[in-house]
Amino acid sequence: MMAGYLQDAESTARSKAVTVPALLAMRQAGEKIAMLTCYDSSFAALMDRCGVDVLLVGDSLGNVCQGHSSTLPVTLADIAYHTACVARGNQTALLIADMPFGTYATPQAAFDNAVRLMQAGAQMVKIEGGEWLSETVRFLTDRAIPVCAHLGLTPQSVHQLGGFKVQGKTTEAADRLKSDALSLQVAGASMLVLEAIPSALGKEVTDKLTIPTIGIGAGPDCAGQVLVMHDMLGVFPGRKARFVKNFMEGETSIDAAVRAYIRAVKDKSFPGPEHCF
Ligand SMILES: Nc1nc(=O)c2c([nH]1)NC[C@@H]1CN(c3ccc(C(=O)N[C@@H](CCC(=O)O)C(=O)O)cc3)CN21
Ligand SMILES: CC(C)C(=O)C(=O)O
Ligand SMILES: [Mg+2]
Repeated sequence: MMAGYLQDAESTARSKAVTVPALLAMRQAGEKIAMLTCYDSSFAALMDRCGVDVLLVGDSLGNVCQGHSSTLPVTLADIAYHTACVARGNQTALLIADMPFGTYATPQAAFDNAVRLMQAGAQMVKIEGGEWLSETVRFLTDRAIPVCAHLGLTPQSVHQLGGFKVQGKTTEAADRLKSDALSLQVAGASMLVLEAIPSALGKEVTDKLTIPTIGIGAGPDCAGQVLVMHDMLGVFPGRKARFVKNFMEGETSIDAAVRAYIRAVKDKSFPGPEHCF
């Protein structure tokens, strides 16, 4: 619920909450889905008021809030805390929480941990990985927990990937990613994040699936786009990935920058070729 003192804020708010079926309908209607990461109540209220469709409590909070160089140190308690904060500021955006590294190794562990995030206010959980997660996706969705899958550059696997590198570049890797995506959809995933893959592969995966695909460095043909809030506001001091655009440039408020991001996603002017692989 929204705190009383926030209710007077200028609002162009949606009258209806964004739901899982509504996101599917947006994909079918060809309306691009605008998603941003969010970590606290004030930014949640701002983003929701601006019309962001989906808020993600990303484990990128390990980098942008905690100052770590990877997402591996982030705990379930960290994500549960930030999810509860975001839930209090949000009214109508769909709220997704990342499951941290090591918290979904088995279907039962994934369920127990996802329950904590749903009780903190998440409406969907996100997990990184391919076909090996199919059983987990089925286990969660059978128990009323919507799942977003995440393929391509999966930052929790940084030590296996050997760095934050573009994925799916060889024919074998691209074929593997496409079959992983289909397995996850068949297992019941409601959405799929695609990170740092060639644009052509982003389009192929999107065309192959019926669920919405959300790209971050996956080209302009995904059903939606996501960026880390600190990247799109130009406040993250670390290395800037190719897919990042600073939407504060040319704007004079955070509100205007968030609106510019949503507009650019909806009118398909973001991502441009300079943000793609
Ligand atoms: N602030 C922030 N933004 C993010 O997007 C993000 C995080 N943190 N933390 C977790 C992961 C890490 N991510 C990253 C980090 C670096 C690159 C990067 O520098 N990629 C190179 C690709 C190099 C290649 O060509 O293979 C690039 O040029 O974009 C990509 C994703 C995405 N996630
Ligand atoms: C960048 C998005 C997709 C993410 O997983 C995160 O912010 O943790
Ligand atoms: Mg993440």
